[in-house]
Amino acid sequence: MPALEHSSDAERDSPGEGRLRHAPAEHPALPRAKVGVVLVNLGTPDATDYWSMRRYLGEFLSDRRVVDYSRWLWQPLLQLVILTRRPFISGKAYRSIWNQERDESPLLTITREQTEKLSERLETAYGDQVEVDFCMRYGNPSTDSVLRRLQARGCERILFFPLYPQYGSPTTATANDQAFRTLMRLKWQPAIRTVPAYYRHPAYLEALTASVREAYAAAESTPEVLVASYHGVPKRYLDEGDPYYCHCRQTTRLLQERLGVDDAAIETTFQSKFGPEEWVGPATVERVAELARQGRRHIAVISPAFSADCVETLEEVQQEIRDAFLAAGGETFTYVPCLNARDDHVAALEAIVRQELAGWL
Ligand SMILES: C=CC1=C(C)c2cc3[nH]c(cc4nc(cc5[nH]c(cc1n2)c(C)c5CCC(=O)O)C(CCC(=O)O)=C4C)c(C)c3C=C
Ligand SMILES: [Fe+2]
Ligand SMILES: [Fe+2]
Repeated sequence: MPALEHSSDAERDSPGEGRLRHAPAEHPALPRAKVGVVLVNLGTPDATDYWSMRRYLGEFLSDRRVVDYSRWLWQPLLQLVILTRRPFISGKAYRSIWNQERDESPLLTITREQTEKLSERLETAYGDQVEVDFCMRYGNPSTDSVLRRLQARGCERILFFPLYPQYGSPTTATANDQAFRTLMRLKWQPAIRTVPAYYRHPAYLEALTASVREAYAAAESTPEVLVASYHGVPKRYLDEGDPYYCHCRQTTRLLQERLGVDDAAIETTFQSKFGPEEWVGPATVERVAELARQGRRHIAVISPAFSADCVETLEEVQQEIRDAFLAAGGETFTYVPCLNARDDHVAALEAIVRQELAGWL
């Protein structure tokens, strides 16, 4: 009988009320229920050739959380125009930053490293009660495959952790949507919790602040301005209730407070504009050139919306945006790397996970 074979945690583990008194002797031994923790990032192409790029960008840009135009208008434009050209342009950008050793994108390499380090820490705290894994919203490893694998390993509860410090509908919301799409297809769903935005978590802010201090200490010339460059979104998303822009502004303010610098020494900008619509601004590429024209010779750029270095930081910030600053008369451009697998970052992720697991372990 399915009801007996699929015995619940309470029935297996606790004596007394929850136990099935009439369970047959041959009742199969089930593994002890565990808690799964899944780190989630945006995704990445499997390779940089035209078709791999087209498949990846097609999945990404067909997501209505990312581009929310009517399907009837957007799909012909996407399939017939954008996806004939963009895979070449983006493929070139990805090739310039590709991890040749592992033949994968840096975002994938770094996310795996974050997962391994977090897993070690959680194993120390909880032993084998917790399984840690990672997945991507687009491309591989897919959200569906990872959630199913964790469930097969006995995770009846899953903490789903989108690695975006600031909530954004094109990032956090679509990652969560994808997890729930898997749950919609399961007869026996695991219980699931999603981790909220963590841009104001003290441990995240401490790691961010330490990363700036370290980069400044190592810089050739002390930066006069720190440009906090976030991935942009269409301005309309903000008008329609997405708090992303406000979370970004607050992140800069909280970072400024911790660094103890005045308003002239730190700014918020937005990068990676896509399409003709108005996006939130100012645009990083324009602002850094303006700073150079205004006589700032030494600047630093940090990208607090990215938990791992990726094409948007390694190519766009460190190549395009740096070139724009230098071409306009700037002299030294200090890039503050993403928090990646730094110990203080993984410690912050652990602190957030422990907080969100309350009552589960
Ligand atoms: C088309 C609109 C886009 C919106 C809106 C958007 C929001 C958004 N994205 C991130 C984080 C990342 N984006 C990355 C790549 C990337 N983003 C877009 C488009 C939008 N993003 C494209 C087309 C691409 C692919 C690269 C390119 O062709 O330019 C990545 C990097 C992935 C990697 O593998 O390296 C990240 C991370 C945030 C935080 C955000 C706003 C909430
Ligand atoms: Fe993006
Ligand atoms: Fe970009």
